Amino acid sequence: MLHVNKLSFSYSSNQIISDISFTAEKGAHISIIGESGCGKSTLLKLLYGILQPNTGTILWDDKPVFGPDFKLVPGETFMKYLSQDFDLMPYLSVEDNVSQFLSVFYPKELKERTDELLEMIEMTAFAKTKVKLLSGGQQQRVALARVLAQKPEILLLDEPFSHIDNSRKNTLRRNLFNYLKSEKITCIVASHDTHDILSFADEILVLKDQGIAAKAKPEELYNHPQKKHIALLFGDVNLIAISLLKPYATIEKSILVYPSELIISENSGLKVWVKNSYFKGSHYLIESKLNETDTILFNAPHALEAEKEVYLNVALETINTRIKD
Ligand SMILES: Nc1ncnc2c1ncn2[C@@H]1O[C@H](COP(=O)(O)OP(=O)(O)OP(=O)(O)O)[C@@H](O)[C@H]1O
Repeated sequence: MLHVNKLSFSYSSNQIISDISFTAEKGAHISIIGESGCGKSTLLKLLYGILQPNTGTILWDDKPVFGPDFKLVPGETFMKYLSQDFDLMPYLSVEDNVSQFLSVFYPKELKERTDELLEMIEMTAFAKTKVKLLSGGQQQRVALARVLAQKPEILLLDEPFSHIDNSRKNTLRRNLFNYLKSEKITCIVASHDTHDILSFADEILVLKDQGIAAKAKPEELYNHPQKKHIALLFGDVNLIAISLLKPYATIEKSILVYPSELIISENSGLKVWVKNSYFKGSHYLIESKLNETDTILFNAPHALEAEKEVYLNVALETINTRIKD
């Protein structure tokens, strides 16, 4: 189990992390999210021991992680870190990069393990290709296999699919995270990608203002986001006064409503005027105006004509859930 206890860190006088504590069970998948610059990469570097905390401790079971003030070469054998620069050997082939840390005394295992990892990252066809000839996305996949070959107990990933195109990303994401689960490898992933986060994380940790703004299961965080800045990490969201949705309500409160939760109605509900329709593949995102200043975003199965008057409703169940938040 990973124990992070009262961790604080600053770059010179710029405090990035203050008094952060959390734990991660063996085999757990924790996603770290937050606005750009909130300190996600910094936290991963602290966990790996590349940066020296000002205060606080990091323990994996009972083994401490030492920062650079106490260790000449940063990094622990039980932990691997995949940063945004991939740390590959450009003049070696893909398979040599992956197998570099495997024992040559067991050639059969070395070949089997290398083949298995190349298959997972869908790079078998490139086994003999020199890494320097690969695209950025292909190099990122090789870097993933390379850290996995070292059989870490805990894996720290910083934006692991940032260079990989959508067609590959989905399969790779499933292959990788299912593999980590089956091998009981704990992973801590810094990511902006809501698909990584919602489908695979056991828990999401939201960083804001140097601390942890929330730590919860994906369903809990998505359905009960508490704050608009948290909901916004999953995409667009509206903040709507309940009195506008249900004129008979006496409660003076606004609730967060995702565009997918607004239902178009024929003639009753929140009246808005369509401004723009944006094609999203499975639906259109409609930008509309509630009045001069307030914008409401909702989904529709097809594009709507500009200036068209539309009525919107929210299911009572959604309103009741959000009121309690
Ligand atoms: N080496 C450094 N020296 C000084 N300040 C730094 C250094 N690295 C990062 N910072 C600052 O620390 C803050 C946190 O950076 P960090 O890269 O951890 O954020 P992040 O949440 O990972 O951002 P992003 O989502 O954009 O990758 C930022 O304000 C950044 O400018």
